[in-house]
Amino acid sequence: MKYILALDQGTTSSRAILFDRDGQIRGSISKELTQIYPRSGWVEHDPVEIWESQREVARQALSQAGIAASDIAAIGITNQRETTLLWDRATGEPLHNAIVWQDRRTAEFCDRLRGDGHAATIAEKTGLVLDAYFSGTKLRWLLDHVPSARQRADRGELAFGTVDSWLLWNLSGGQLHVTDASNASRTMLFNLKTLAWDEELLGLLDIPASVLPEVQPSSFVYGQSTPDFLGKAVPLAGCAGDQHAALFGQNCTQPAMAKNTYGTGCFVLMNIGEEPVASKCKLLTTIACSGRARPEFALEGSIFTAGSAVQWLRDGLGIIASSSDVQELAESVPDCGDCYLVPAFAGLGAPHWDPYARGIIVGISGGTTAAHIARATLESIAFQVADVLDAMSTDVGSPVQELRVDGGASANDLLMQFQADILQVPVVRPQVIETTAMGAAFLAGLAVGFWQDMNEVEQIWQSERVFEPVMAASDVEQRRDRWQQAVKRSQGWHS
Ligand SMILES: Nc1ncnc2c1ncn2[C@@H]1O[C@H](COP(=O)(O)OP(=O)(O)O)[C@@H](O)[C@H]1O
Ligand SMILES: O=P(O)(O)OC[C@H](O)CO
Repeated sequence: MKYILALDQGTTSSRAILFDRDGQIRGSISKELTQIYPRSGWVEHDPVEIWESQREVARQALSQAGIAASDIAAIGITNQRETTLLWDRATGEPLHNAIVWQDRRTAEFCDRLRGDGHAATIAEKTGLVLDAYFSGTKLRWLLDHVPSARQRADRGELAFGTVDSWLLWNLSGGQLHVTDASNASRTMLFNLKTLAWDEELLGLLDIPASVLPEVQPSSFVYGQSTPDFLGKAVPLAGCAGDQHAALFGQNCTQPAMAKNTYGTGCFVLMNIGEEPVASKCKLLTTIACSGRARPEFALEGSIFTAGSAVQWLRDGLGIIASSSDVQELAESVPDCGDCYLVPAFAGLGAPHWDPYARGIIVGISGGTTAAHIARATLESIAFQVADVLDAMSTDVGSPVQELRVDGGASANDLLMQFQADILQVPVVRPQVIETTAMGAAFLAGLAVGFWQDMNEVEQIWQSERVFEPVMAASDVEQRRDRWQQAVKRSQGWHS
């Protein structure tokens, strides 16, 4: 068998990518996913659309490449994390739209938990900062607000899952109710030390254990897809949250190696080895996939708005026709004209964790143009990443040596150069920037022996371009200082 099929269910799209043994992409299809905004700060997805779009792109990827199911050695899944679903075990019907990771509806409940002194316990057990971002409070909201959900959950009739579980359930025709440790680690219900669901946290959030999926390693044969999915049963052999998959796909398997994925948000992860060391700088401790039964750990800085700010330039302001046009517009001015945009559209994530921050543009003068705003938007992405990497360097006691990059917006050379300048370290872009899907493919391929071991997969990763810093240190300091002033002005706006 010649290929691994990676299913990458992201926030804005469902993708299917075929990898051959050399890690080359042999087929790729993507379909945009509808974003549902029922109220300010709420974000939902239609679970049926998630599944059907993923099924459609998988089938199309095979037919476009002229590949049969019998050529596929295994399927690897990777997904937007934290997004929370609840469905009926008997019928497979969702009880509600999926509540997306960006959704802030449980922010006040999180404030109450914080006020009652639970933040430290949650951080110690889960490695997470108490925030509406994670699945636990979203699941509680569903149980409390969907009519009769709690009674049905107590009777064992309901299944909770993140997007990976939902896909595995559907791919297996309802046979599998399972997740992997990386996705479990984002629920705020999973204990990083015992690597199991935590009874005390289930009690605190009033979540019945009956709704929870089984937790398995990320590189593991979970089961088989139903024959009708691709025409023949295929092993479901890899599963990881998209950022964990990207860290693995970037070969950041040694301590201190870091990557950033520039997608809807930005997610900076640094491998920290075998111990789940706690952050002192409001970063998350999370799972790093290892290709073995026992996971390793990573520090993570989650930035909620990055590429989606570029989408806002396109859809909200209408100053570009497509996301990739932002580079040309931004390059048409030599600098940002002292204009700073803080894209706190959904609050600020790491290292600020302010759900009440909102977006601002400061420094507008009569001479400010759409080009300055486009440039400030790109720069805001790099400034946010630099804030997170500063926190990481403080936590591990040494500065990062290089940053590996991937995700849709890493194609933007202006952004990558500015990132290297602001960080003052090289930014390394690999030949395959679909690193998330590649990580999922590696996990699945290792589980079924398509690739024999880590040495084999490590040979596959190749650098495409290294962006070296060229900006003077004094300029970096001045620019970052202005950025920090802008961030302060964005905070605590929404009440
Ligand atoms: N050339 C580009 N410059 C800047 N941003 C871009 C560019 N191409 C895509 N993007 C942004 O990257 C995001 C898409 O990246 P992707 O990795 O597909 O995201 P996700 O996995 O979060 O759905 C979009 O938000 C888009 O606006
Ligand atoms: O869909 P992405 O690639 O923006 O990733 C979303 C993250 O997993 C959210 O934590």
